[in-house]
Amino acid sequence: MSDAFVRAAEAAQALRERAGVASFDAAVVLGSGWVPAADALGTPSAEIAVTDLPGFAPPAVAGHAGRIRVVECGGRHVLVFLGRTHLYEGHGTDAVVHGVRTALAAGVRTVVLTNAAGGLRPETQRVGEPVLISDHINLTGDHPLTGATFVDMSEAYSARLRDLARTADPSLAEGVYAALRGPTYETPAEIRMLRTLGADLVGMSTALETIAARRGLPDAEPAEVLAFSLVTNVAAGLSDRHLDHAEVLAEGRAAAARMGALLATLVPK
Ligand SMILES: Nc1nc2[nH]c(I)nc2c(=O)[nH]1
Repeated sequence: MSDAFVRAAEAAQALRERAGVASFDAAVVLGSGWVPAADALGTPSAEIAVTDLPGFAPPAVAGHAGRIRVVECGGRHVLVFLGRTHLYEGHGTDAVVHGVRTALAAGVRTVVLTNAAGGLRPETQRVGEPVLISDHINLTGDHPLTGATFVDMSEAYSARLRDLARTADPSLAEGVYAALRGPTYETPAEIRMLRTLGADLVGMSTALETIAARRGLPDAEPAEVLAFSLVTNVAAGLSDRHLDHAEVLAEGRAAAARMGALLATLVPK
């Protein structure tokens, strides 16, 4: 078994012991600035800094380590990841997907990923709007898997869970998420390329985590994946405004409470 899978098993065991839970049912990964969404998922019975668990990368900002909340939501044991490791932090793809692999090793078979993203369709999207991810285009130039384990990605984002999401919120739009490495935002020419490629959203996370979830582990079945983007800015060149990361985070926080209500109805299913 690869070192990355061994580290995930070790982190899962440490998590089970710290949380006093033998097996978990679902994991929710929340992008930065999303604590209000986490609050809607329930009162945590435990909250663990990822730096206290094996295999997690150091925080991008000193003193702001990612945290994992253990909550019970609809009778299910749920891991809520506050923050994630991004590829642009330079720790490699295993670090980016370690949280998802740890969740799989801890028994999780439903993974909900959320992110903040740029919108490529200002003609139909509104900033502050959550969008259901229907598929992704991995343009990071990287990949978390090696070896001859071939993974079917024809339904990377669960049709069953997407139906449940649309039933819970019929106003939800859907879109294709383009994952780029970052840390730069795109040039206007790159945004025009992404629109031509059929992308509707652009961000710097999610796709590699989805790939890891759909591969599963040597001793864990693949997880179903549901993912949402929160459009927090119009992508470069599509409006006359420059990208300001502080504004972007403010939009995310404003809408996170609404997303929390949506997640709270979906996670128990
Ligand atoms: N690549 C990329 N990532 C993003 N994250 C957010 I929030 N907005 C963007 C964006 O416009 N481009």
